[in-house]
Amino acid sequence: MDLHGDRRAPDLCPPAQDLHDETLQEPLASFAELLFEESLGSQRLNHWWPELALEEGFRAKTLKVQRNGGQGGCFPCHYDNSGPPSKRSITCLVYLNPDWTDGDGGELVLHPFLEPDIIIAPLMRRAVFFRSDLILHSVRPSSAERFCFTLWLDGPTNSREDVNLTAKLLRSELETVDFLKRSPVQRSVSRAVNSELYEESLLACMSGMPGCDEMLQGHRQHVTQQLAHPQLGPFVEFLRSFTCSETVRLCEPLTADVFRRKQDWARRRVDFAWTLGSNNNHPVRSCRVVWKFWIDDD
Ligand SMILES: O=C(O)CCC(=O)C(=O)O
Ligand SMILES: [Fe+2]
Repeated sequence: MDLHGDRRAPDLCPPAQDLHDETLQEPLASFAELLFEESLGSQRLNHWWPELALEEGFRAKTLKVQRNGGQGGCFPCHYDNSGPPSKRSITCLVYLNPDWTDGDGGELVLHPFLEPDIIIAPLMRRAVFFRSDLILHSVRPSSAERFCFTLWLDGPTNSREDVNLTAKLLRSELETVDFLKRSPVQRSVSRAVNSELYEESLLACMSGMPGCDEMLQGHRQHVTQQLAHPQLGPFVEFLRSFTCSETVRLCEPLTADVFRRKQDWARRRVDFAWTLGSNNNHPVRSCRVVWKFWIDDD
């Protein structure tokens, strides 16, 4: 519940409650309802994108409500699914900040592998979906109180190919770059490829906090080791030549380039709004694609 670097949050936070524990479902009924609610759940996503093969039912779901007290709380770069034993497949974030304005910080930044960053303001009713094992992301320090609701859906992630960077992949070719953009195996080189990004976000979130120096040291050691490896080192350098400094900024709700998919969403008062990237037929499979929607006012 508390965010890294938020100095005031820990003593204000109630202890985490695990609603998979059935004895808690009655006293926390309204929250538990969300765990069983299927409108944003696996069934719906499986219906649209059967290739996701998400597990269904409340045991395959995790919910988190997060409060950031506004004293600089943030998240350094991470994948929500960084490898086994995690089963997280889809992350859904819903923001609950009616008064957020430019300058408050707390933006979510998506860092799709070797693609431009996407900066997303945590606007009220905005929701963001992405593949938990494909999208590196971070949250900028927030100087205003910030609420975020997270839903994680489990799926069949972390097969051997998702985890092991085999020697035959270490080819400095465009085809491999394209493959890594779409494969969770990118996680094994992400830290070295995005070394500065990790370091900057760690410093922004943790500077002066206990453990920061150790984390920084651990990060640098890992990167140095990979770069020194006779096959991996040159491969990482090759990938680094594709990193880009462009960003896409999403601070206002989109209107003009909205892609509406009314039939189903209208009934639920949810507007499917936008896709980014080239592979719109299979949005969830591609790390280039992020999609989001926000919910109508009443
Ligand atoms: O607060 C956010 O916007 C995202 C939080 C996050 O990345 C996480 O909980 O893993
Ligand atoms: Fe996350």
